[in-house]
Amino acid sequence: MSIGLFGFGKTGSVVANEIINDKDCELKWVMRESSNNIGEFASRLLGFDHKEGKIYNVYEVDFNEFYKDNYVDVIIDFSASCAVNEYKEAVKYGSKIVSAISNYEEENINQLKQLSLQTAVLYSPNITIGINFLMEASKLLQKIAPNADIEIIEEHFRGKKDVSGTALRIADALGLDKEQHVNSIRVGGIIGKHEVVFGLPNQTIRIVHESHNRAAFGQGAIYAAKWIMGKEKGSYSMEQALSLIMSGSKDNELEPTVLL
Ligand SMILES: NC(=O)c1ccc[n+]([C@@H]2O[C@H](COP(=O)([O-])OP(=O)(O)OC[C@H]3O[C@@H](n4cnc5c(N)ncnc54)[C@H](O)[C@@H]3O)[C@@H](O)[C@H]2O)c1
Ligand SMILES: O=C(O)C1=N[C@H](C(=O)O)CCC1
Repeated sequence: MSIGLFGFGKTGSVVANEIINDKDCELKWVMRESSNNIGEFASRLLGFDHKEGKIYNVYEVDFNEFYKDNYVDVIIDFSASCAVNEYKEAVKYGSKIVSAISNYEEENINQLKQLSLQTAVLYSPNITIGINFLMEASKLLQKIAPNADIEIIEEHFRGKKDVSGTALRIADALGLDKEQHVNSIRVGGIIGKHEVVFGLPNQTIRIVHESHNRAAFGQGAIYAAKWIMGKEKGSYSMEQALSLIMSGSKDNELEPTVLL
């Protein structure tokens, strides 16, 4: 499977490493906004011996022409909300899209939805496998204990400006007011932690998911990319990509490496 990657920052560079390490994937190119390392290969920067993942600058590429010669099976996006404008031409050639942008501007999410009329698009504000388990477990617990007080706590690195898209999605799934029940903490270098607290009169239940390494996002994105390869045009979620696994069917177990 050939992959084009948007974003080579804190997360994109770790995702690139995971893609290069995956025997079923080839990282064809990387698109970034900054002017660092343009023309170099992501593989070399990450310590591999071979050349894979040539780095391009978004401002130097003519996107009307680029995809003719640089087709990829799947584009994975860990860059910014507006980047959707830069790959709308790619879907004309059949590329599928996995977007991991955590918080979309309304205009851009509408553009992404438009693309799903032409190709398969999977969008997830938190593409780790584990957070989807937290989401399902929380919905189940809410059903069992409908009178519990519920609060969502999200913790991220100091520089993260936006409220966690994942926390907002959990609030939605549990029917909670986002303004009232999402609590944000920004300290140090926390990569991503989400906790759902269920308060009962004499006891508390907490469901916690924490990403210890950004490789968790890469593994989730690769899982999503492999899954979407078999899909027709349309809009998909990570919950859908994991539904067979979450059904508990023995035939659909995750490869152990995905959760390591
Ligand atoms: N869904 C998830 O699980 C998940 C996990 C981690 C990060 N994210 C999201 O991924 C995005 C990037 O996060 P980060 O921490 O790596 O940020 P970062 O600032 O470290 O890196 C952003 C990268 O995107 C590039 N970029 C910016 N605008 C671009 C554009 N228009 N076209 C192409 N490249 C562009 C920058 O050059 C940089 O390489 C954010 O939206 C973040 O919330 C999502
Ligand atoms: O910006 C990040 O880094 C992350 N954002 C997500 C969110 O906003 O929910 C979660 C994963 C990391």
